[in-house]
Amino acid sequence: MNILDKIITRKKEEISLSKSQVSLKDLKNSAFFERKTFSLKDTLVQKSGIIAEFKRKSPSKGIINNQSDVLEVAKTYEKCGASGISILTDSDFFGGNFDDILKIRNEIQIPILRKDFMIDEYQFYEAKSIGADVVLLIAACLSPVQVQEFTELSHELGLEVLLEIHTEEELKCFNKNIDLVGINNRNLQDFKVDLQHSVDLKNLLPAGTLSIAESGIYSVQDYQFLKSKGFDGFLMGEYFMKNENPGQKFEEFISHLAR
Ligand SMILES: O=P(O)(O)OC[C@@H](O)[C@@H](O)c1c[nH]c2ccccc12
Repeated sequence: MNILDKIITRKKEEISLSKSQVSLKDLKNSAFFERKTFSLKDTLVQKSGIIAEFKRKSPSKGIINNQSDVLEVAKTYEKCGASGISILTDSDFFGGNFDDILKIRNEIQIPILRKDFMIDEYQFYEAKSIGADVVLLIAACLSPVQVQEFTELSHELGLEVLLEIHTEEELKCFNKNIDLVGINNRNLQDFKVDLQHSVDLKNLLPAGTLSIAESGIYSVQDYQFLKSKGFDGFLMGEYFMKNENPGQKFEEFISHLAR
């Protein structure tokens, strides 16, 4: 079984457990459910364009950072100009949890992307209830109809949608209601990173689509290359997280761009 199938199999078990413990009604009664969300479409153009990620581990890299404090890192990301913060909420494979979002929600004023494997309507209510603003839809694990339906539900809940694609084939999941398209530079099957592949794919998107280059951006040069090719946003995790102080690494990175 490939890694994505493994993750999805586990995710299905997790979701049915969550459903048995927390009802939809409970989710709707949560403190954050009625809050007005922040728009990543707005902050992407107003700020640096970088969506900085908090990620403890991953299937491709193993442990990345086990000691940093999510609140400290999130505050520094915000202070230094991040357009948004991506928080992995998958625990088994990425070491994340809902508390990471709950802890920072009231402390920062930029959008939070709930980064997880979204395959069931329930998870969108969950995302809203913990204070997320944006959800990730991964085309590799969804049908075009699911993407359409999940996008509608997200919008009803006031969440924006980032659709992640990696192949030309997955473009069939795109629809005009999608808020942002992320092109993953990393192949989720073999973890290879190829920036040019993403540039080629970006050129197939309808003009005016907000595009985000995701993963494997490891230097100012990588960033500048992708920016010069017209990407509007940049999702970066490991480059910051593999340091003892991810916030400081982000601050340094931003200061290099300003020069
Ligand atoms: O740590 P990196 O290489 O900078 O990548 C960040 C982000 O793009 C990556 O975590 C990611 C992109 N798409 C995903 C889907 C699921 C889990 C994780 C991801």
